[in-house]
Amino acid sequence: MLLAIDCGNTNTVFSVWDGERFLCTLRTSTEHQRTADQYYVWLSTLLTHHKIPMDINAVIISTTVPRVVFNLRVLSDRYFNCRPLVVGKPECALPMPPRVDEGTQVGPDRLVNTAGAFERYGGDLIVVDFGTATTFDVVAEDGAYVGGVIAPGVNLSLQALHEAAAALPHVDVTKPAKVIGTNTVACMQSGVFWGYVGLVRGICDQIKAEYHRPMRIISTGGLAPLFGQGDTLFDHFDEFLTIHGLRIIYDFNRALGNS
Ligand SMILES: Nc1ncnc2c1ncn2[C@@H]1O[C@H](COP(=O)(O)OP(=O)(O)O)[C@@H](O)[C@H]1O
Ligand SMILES: CC(C)(COP(=O)(O)O)[C@@H](O)C(=O)NCCC(=O)O
Ligand SMILES: [K+]
Repeated sequence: MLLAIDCGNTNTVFSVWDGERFLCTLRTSTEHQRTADQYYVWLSTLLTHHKIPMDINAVIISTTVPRVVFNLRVLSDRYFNCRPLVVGKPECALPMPPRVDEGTQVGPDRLVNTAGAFERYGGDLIVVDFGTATTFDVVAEDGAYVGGVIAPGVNLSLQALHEAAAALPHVDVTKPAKVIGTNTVACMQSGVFWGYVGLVRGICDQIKAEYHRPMRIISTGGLAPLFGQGDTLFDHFDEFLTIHGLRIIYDFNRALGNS
């Protein structure tokens, strides 16, 4: 079985693929200090809880935090007796190489989203991933990542308001019923939520104008559901896009004999 690990700046998702489907998806906070032994205790406890056998014999990792790779490599080696494929490393091939400025290190999560989205939806896409940062990935007709946009994440924006202004509390993001807030918390939530709706719509419109071809918009990431309910921002919401992309890249490398 394949263990797919998607490590973002805030959360790390582990998912087990049995050759036909993902059996479970487990989430933990991203901490680069966490050791292989700690990962294993957590993982084996939850897999036992879900009655999933521990017969993992392949691992693929995508991470936006380079420092976590060491301990995840040890986890794969010590407990699953395999060498993991790490997206972005030379030994991990991509179905289609990105077309960006020379020397640019594209976030592995964005390359994985691109591969997953192209396989599911075809080309000419904008993938919007609401993680720590909100990223917009442009997927060309042939499935190549050809650039995009990086905007501050939703929670980062709320946190920045709280940290910079003495009178503003820490608040959680929600969709406010009205735009005009009648208390401080409602005003902050309105600013961030409706500000974000405008940001997403504006950026997607401008990308489409620059791209000169019809495009579809796919949303994913922890906070995507907040923006995907009952409005017209996205053509599809795909909660498991990154995990799906990891599986696609793993299969591609296996077919090449890389894993
Ligand atoms: N179900 C949820 N409800 C509310 N906030 C969430 C949920 N899932 C994730 N988040 C928050 O959304 C943000 C992005 O999460 P995530 O997609 O896991 O980010 P990353 O991939 O960068 O680690 C984080 O601030 C996280 O705390
Ligand atoms: C933009 C990101 C920080 C997003 O990370 P995330 O929100 O998923 O934790 C990550 O994709 C990254 O570090 N990218 C490197 C620069 C680039 O993609 O161009
Ligand atoms: K992201």
